[in-house]
Amino acid sequence: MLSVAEAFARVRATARPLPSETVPLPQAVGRVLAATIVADRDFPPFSRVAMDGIAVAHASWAGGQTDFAIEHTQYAGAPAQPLQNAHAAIEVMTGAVLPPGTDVVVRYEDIQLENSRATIQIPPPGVPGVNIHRQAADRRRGDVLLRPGVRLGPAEVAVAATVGAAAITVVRAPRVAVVSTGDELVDLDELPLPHQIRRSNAYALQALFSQAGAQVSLFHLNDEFVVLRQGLAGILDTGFDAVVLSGAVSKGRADHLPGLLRELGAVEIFHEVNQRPGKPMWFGARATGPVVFGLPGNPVSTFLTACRYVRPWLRASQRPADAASAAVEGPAPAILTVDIEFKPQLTHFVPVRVEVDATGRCLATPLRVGGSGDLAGLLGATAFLELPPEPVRFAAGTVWPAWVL
Ligand SMILES: Nc1nc2c(c(=O)[nH]1)N[C@H]1C(S)=C(S)[C@@H](COP(=O)(O)OP(=O)(O)OC[C@H]3O[C@@H](n4cnc5c(N)ncnc54)[C@H](O)[C@@H]3O)O[C@H]1N2
Ligand code: MOO
Repeated sequence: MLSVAEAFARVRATARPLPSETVPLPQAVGRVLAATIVADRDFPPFSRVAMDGIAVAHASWAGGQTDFAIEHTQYAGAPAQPLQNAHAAIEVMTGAVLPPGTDVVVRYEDIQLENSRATIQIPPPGVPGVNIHRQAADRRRGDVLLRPGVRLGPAEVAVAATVGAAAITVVRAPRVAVVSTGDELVDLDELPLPHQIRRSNAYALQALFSQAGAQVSLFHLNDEFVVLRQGLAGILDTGFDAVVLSGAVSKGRADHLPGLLRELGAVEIFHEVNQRPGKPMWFGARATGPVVFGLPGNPVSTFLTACRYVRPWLRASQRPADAASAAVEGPAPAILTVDIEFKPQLTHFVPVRVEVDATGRCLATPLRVGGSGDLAGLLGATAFLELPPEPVRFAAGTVWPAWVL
């Protein structure tokens, strides 16, 4: 049976960079940048007063002068008004342009002000420049600030705003259809009969993929073959980048999907992976159309296989072709805190809570999950460990790859 690494490599190989689009900056948060953002001015663009107080010539103060007549006040937002007399001072406000002729700012806390005169009450610093945010101290005009491939978080939005990027070129969000299947499933606004359950997987997948930058549409199809075929054919033709199905991929009499998908022109790339949970997973693609993930329906299986395969695929397809690095985010090493025994020769995905101890080590403690149907068992999980088919015993203190949930 296919290993997890081989299955993932086959999934990864189908991810193509999506085209870009231009959106207003406020809508760009969470999206992946597809352009280079360059500083249009120095950062800061002028020498900026960093404290409220007075600005003087350092040479005068260092020469022994402590008493200064105030010429005028320089407010933030006003054009710079230079110092006329090198032995005078200008009152300055944080954010103002540093008046030419001055090169040091003394805080209100360190002076006494009376009748338009200031007496400085602290000794002069050895060098000028104190309490001044010098022009170009942080970045120079023309410097590259953001490169293609960066996911735009609040800090990136601030930098884009400061260079006036009112509209910003980002990778188009992957369009994903999440399709739940099964006659036992009802939607949230319906009251389940005793033999029914609510379709939680669809909402788990929608949440996961939205967080990964996708635009998600939800569908539900019943198990009846004709309904399933018609519904699925329509979804496959609707222009989605990925179709993610949960359920009906195993060996049950109503598990029609693998056969039907083939019939509808989705070529099987694999069916079954050497893993638990999630062994019955199906993956395929249409020559001109979406990739199709058939995730096993048990909720923990659906969740973990979505994290292990679909989410990295979404991230890879949002990486611009000219992105600085071709790497896809991978797992981080974590230390197992208890002994685990797992006999089947399968890769074992183990939901864990990862905590950082006082020395900075990442400690992974397995949660009590009562099998792949126990979706409430995932509450409190922050990651899952990927334990290889061998050995049978995994000792406390050993280090394993952890995928963040
Ligand atoms: N004879 C065998 N039976 C099973 C095997 C096997 O190898 N041989 N594999 C088992 C494993 S492992 C899994 S996982 C499940 C996967 O089966 P399916 O993908 O066909 O999923 P279903 O049978 O449709 O559903 C399984 C389970 O999950 C519930 N479910 C499905 N969709 C949702 C949803 N959207 N929200 C909430 N819950 C959902 C469904 O009601 C079932 O209880 O097969 C084993 N059987
Ligand atoms: O693999 Mo199933 O996904 O164990 O429950």
